[in-house]
Amino acid sequence: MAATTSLSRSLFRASKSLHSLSRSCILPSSTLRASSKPQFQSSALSQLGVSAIPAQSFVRNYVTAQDSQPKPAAQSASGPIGGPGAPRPPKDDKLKAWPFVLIFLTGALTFGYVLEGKKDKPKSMPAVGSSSASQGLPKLRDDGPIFKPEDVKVIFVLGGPGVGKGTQCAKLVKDYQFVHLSAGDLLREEQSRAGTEYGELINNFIKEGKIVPMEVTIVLLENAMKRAIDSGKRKFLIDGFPRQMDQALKFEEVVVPSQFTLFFDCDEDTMSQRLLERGKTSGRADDNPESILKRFRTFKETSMPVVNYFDGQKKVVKVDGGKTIDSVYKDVVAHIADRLK
Ligand SMILES: Nc1ncnc2c1ncn2[C@@H]1O[C@H](COP(=O)(O)OP(=O)(O)OP(=O)(O)O)[C@@H](O)[C@H]1O
Ligand SMILES: O=c1ccn([C@@H]2O[C@H](COP(=O)(O)O)[C@@H](O)[C@H]2O)c(=O)[nH]1
Repeated sequence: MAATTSLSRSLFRASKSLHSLSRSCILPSSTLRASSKPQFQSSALSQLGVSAIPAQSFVRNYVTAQDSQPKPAAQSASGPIGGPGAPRPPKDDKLKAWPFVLIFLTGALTFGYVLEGKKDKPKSMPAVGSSSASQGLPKLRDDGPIFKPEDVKVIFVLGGPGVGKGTQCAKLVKDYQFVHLSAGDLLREEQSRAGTEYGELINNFIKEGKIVPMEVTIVLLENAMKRAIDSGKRKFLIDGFPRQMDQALKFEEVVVPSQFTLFFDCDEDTMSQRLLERGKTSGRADDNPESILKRFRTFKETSMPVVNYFDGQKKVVKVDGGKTIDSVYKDVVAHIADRLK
């Protein structure tokens, strides 16, 4: 709806511009050449996805074409032309021409607009920080998953804050050559990337233990997956994601359905101790008692429904995360060995 409104606004402005051009086209060519301003309003053009340059060159071509035409009688310097007996063009000839100019320009603009739309449009979602993502959140595609589950394997790794997801993923990467993508790490990286427009937003959500809007996280994940796939990888551990139902549904809809979810279970006291210990050196804005409480709450209220949802599809492998690092890992391998190849 908003896009339609903005397009109609652009068309209205462009038609105004066209109107003024068509008026200018019936001015003597010297008037056009003398003008330092393009005869199109470039803002209207850019909104249509057409730069001012083609418009200017159109004007230039039009002027050149005008110059190469036989001079109308009234403008010629020589001969009796223009004299009383000279043939005169009908008075309203120029006025008759402008609807054709208008039709031609509208066609050219529409063609340019379509071309422009196709030229640079990525087949995937826009990169976070790209100009196409500059208004609000990145827009997610809605044309089905970009990867096939036969080609790209995704295991979601979930569990409470500090349960040991990252620690276990690192071990699986070493032994089974997974690509480990931590949604939290990708968000922190984006937050500190120079020029990002999402830094403040991400920072606020993380500090409050809340879930960053899925548009940002899914784009970051998809971009990271594409980079890995380009270098020949196809097995992914997606750690700390999906944390909310909308993320789970959307990721499977537009990126790829997951194979299963590895879920680490543990009591809050144990997780809290681990996080406070980690907080002594991690430098993380959320490894403090206040944020930890908020993260626990978000986990129970928002992330557990995701685990339950996949459990309902018999796609959850649950492992006790309260044991030592090595015992947990042994359990992981025992539970999913047949699926790790
Ligand atoms: N089984 C374990 N026993 C004791 N300490 C552990 C165990 N697993 C991980 N840790 C330690 O607990 C801390 C948190 O672990 P880790 O970063 O892997 O958790 P996480 O689930 O990825 O956390 P977050 O959700 O906050 O990213 C780390 O300091 C890690 O070394
Ligand atoms: O999908 C996600 C994953 C994470 N977040 C935010 O990041 C922090 C930290 O995540 P860790 O996995 O513990 O590194 C988390 O509390 C959320 O605020 C997110 O929004 N979406």
